[in-house]
Amino acid sequence: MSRAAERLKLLIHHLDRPPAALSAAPTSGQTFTHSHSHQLRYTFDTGLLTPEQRLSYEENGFILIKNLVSENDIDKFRQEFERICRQEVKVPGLVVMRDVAISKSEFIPDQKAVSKIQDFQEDPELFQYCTLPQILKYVECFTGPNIMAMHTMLINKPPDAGKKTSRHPMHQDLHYFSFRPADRIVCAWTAMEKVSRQNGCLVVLPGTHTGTLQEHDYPEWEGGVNKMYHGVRGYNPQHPRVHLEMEKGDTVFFHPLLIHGSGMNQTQGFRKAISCHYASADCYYIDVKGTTQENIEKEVKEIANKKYAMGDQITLKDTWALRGRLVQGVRTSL
Ligand SMILES: CCCCCCCCCCCCCCCCC(=O)SCCNC(=O)CCNC(=O)[C@H](O)C(C)(C)COP(=O)(O)OP(=O)(O)OC[C@H]1O[C@@H](n2cnc3c(N)ncnc32)[C@H](O)[C@@H]1OP(=O)(O)O
Ligand SMILES: Nc1ncnc2c1ncn2[C@@H]1O[C@H](COP(=O)(O)OP(=O)(O)OP(=O)(O)O)[C@@H](O)[C@H]1O
Ligand SMILES: O=C(O)CCC(=O)C(=O)O
Ligand SMILES: [Fe+2]
Ligand SMILES: [Mg+2]
Repeated sequence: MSRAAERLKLLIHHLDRPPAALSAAPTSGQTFTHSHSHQLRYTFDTGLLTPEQRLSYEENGFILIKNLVSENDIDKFRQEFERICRQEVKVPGLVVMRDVAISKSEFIPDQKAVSKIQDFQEDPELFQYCTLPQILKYVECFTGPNIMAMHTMLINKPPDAGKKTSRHPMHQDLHYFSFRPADRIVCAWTAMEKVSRQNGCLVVLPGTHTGTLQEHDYPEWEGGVNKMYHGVRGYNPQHPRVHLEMEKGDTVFFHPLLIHGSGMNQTQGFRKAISCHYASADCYYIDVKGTTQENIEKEVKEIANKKYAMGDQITLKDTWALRGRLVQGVRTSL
């Protein structure tokens, strides 16, 4: 068993005991009642998750499901990604990112230049990932029945060029989102091949989803940081970390407040993963003016402007409303 799997087993075992909040000493004058149902704020009972799985997500903010996506589907996604890199297909709205360490080098029309593609909602082949029934069944446990696919990515983490720029700093995805409530948002992230500590697997801080949205900014990394790779300012480095080592097809679902990142890719291969952020269509947009999210709104506006000449009127909210796609139920609000 891998170290990550052992750690997960320990965590699940730990959940046999009441969650920390329940075992805390009652404050003076209060009677302490033991109520499990009252405790489940992050998940719905659709008959899919076992009580252990629900408790695990409630307490840790993520759940790993092994072998959820077939090899055949993943191979199709990989082939489409390669076609996009070779510029054989053109996808409207797609954002292509190259690692900052190689962005100034000569253009190579190959996957070697591409570290991430975002917003593939107009690519029918890749968007199939977001509509896979076995994924949506899990998503529904967190969002409820009306489901929007809000953000799509295929991450092709390159071999580190020697400057550690292949790392993704510790962050909360909610920093990028201008819709709420956070508890009705979930990310599905599927390994397209074996991901390990060597090639830069996800690293999560279990339980941090119960906190609030932290201030994010560029980390002070000597070798440079990729565009928009903001990190949590001053998270507790002592907090226990879990490395999510996964096999091809394994899928992790995680809460948008869960602090996570990924380590550097110390192999010669490109570590691939595909992901989608889902939200309940019943969520509502917020104005991020005057919040810690102003800095990311500014950057997204600049990119949207450059890409679509949108003018200054565009807000973070508009960029999300344009990209979101209904995948189940009714488009009620988003
Ligand atoms: C309908 C509106 C849509 C608007 C789209 C907005 C984008 C979406 C953002 C939403 C984020 C949600 C994410 C949630 C999950 C968390 C994350 O994933 S965080 C990290 C996300 N990263 C990004 O979103 C980066 C998006 N990438 C880009 O926008 C582009 O790839 C780019 C970095 C702007 C570069 O694109 P492009 O302009 O086509 O590239 P060049 O012409 O080659 O370079 C221009 C300029 O930029 C420098 N550069 C290139 N790559 C990088 C890089 N990785 N990091 C930093 N800088 C980079 C390059 O060197 C050039 O610089 P110069 O000084 O002008 O020469
Ligand atoms: N100086 C830093 N500031 C913020 N985040 C960091 C820093 N260094 C690493 N990280 C982040 O911490 C996480 C783990 O990084 P790291 O590369 O150290 O892990 P690892 O290689 O998986 O672990 P180890 O080196 O212990 O085997 C990643 O998300 C990475 O981006
Ligand atoms: O695949 C990875 O390295 C993690 C990326 C990530 O967390 C993100 O883009 O939000
Ligand atoms: Fe993330
Ligand atoms: Mg390391």
